[in-house]
Amino acid sequence: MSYTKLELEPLFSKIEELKPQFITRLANAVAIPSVSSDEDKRPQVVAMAHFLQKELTNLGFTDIQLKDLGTQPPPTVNKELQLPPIVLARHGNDPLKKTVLIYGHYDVQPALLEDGWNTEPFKLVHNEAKDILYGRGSTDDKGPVMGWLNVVEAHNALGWELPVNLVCCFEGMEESGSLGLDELVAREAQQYFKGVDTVCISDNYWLGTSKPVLTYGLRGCNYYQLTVSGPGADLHSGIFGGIVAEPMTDLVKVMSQLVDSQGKILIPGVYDMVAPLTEKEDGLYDNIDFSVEELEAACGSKTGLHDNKKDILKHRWRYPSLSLHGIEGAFSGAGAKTVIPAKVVGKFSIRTVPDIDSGKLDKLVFDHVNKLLKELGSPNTGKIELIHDGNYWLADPFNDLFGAAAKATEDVWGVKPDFTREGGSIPITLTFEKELKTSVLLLPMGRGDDGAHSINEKLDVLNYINGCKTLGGYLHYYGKQ
Ligand SMILES: C[C@H](N)C(=O)N[C@@H](Cc1c[nH]cn1)C(=O)O
Ligand SMILES: [Zn+2]
Ligand SMILES: [Zn+2]
Repeated sequence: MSYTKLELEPLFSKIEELKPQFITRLANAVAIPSVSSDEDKRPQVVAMAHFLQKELTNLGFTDIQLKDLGTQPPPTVNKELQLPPIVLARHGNDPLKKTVLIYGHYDVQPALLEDGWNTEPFKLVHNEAKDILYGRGSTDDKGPVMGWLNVVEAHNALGWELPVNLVCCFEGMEESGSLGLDELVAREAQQYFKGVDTVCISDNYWLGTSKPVLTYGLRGCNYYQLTVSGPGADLHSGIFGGIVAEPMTDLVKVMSQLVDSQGKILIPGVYDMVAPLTEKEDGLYDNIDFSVEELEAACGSKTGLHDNKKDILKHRWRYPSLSLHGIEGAFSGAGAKTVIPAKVVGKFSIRTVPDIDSGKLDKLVFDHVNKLLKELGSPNTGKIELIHDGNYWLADPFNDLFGAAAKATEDVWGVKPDFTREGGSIPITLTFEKELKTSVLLLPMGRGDDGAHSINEKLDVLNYINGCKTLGGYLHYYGKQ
């Protein structure tokens, strides 16, 4: 039995009708600053788990559990820091229906008004002229997570049964390496997740601003910190400048030898692990709808390293990159403070691709950094550590999941989606595939210019509402296959 768009029309109309309630639900979620990387904000991350628990209860989910993951492994400042719980819930348990596990994350990236936001980041602002919702987490990933709840609310309002059984797995540490989740998925594979037929993740974005996509690949991410310490306390540069070895000088010297200004990684051996480009793969990039101008608009500058579509896509999707993120402990305020920081921690990450081995990569990074530190001949102490890592993922999109999602997308948007890969990372994707022995589909809601992780993060109302329709339509098409 298969659906037609006509049969889904009542669902789509109900979703339209419930738009104000759905915006309120997202506003309530955005108002909780659930920043997982900030140890002081951990209570708010937990508050977000409780918010979800309440919403799920009201919507009729059952067997709702907040799974404790214990304390966060080092490096942390607070040695007793508890990881936020994994929120599990079910909707339906009909053996005649397929079971779809939906994964999303309820934590967000940090955001401060003074970073350059036009509006308060943790207040969802609806710009009615543009019909855009601004706020941290609007697109990454609170919008899509609320989207799944909205789909259930629309079914309840229609008095419709869901076409599949749903199992929810919502985590609060995705932006910080999904700590503890791999182990939980392995533990629950034959328990809570038993009988799951497939996994659907809505936590990435279209490539551009107008054409929907379905995603079959992600890069991985290995995140490192390099600590350089010297003096016992921050010092006056007039009194100690020139007579002590400065940690910042050593750190900057080492960090400058990790990547060059053309984006080439300078750590020997990394590119040797990258799978060679085949002629077949090279041809795939020709047919993708992509505009260099849109990309420049999304990044707010013309400072790109590549000037043509194919090179840009390859460097975003199938080659590794190394980014320098920041220096903890360094003076970063306005004005001119004449301080010599006593201890500085440089943060950098490498986006990984097939066939980079994560453990081998760590060794290459550690060897390179330790060699550079030694060459400095500095009396300061340097220590390189991995903060977290997460696997890349690459799937074959020619299966029934992608087929169902493509039909739903075409119904809602009136256009066939492109099949794309993603430069970002969702560390748990490969784990679901391996532990549950199922295929995974990535079904994005937001656009390529949404500014995830950046200032003024947004979600167009059209994407929020049509995104809910697409998620709902996907469940129907998949459920009836
Ligand atoms: C694509 C997803 N929405 C996302 O933003 N993922 C993060 C995950 C991550 C990995 N290490 C740290 N965070 C990302 O790609 O940065
Ligand atoms: Zn995300
Ligand atoms: Zn993110």
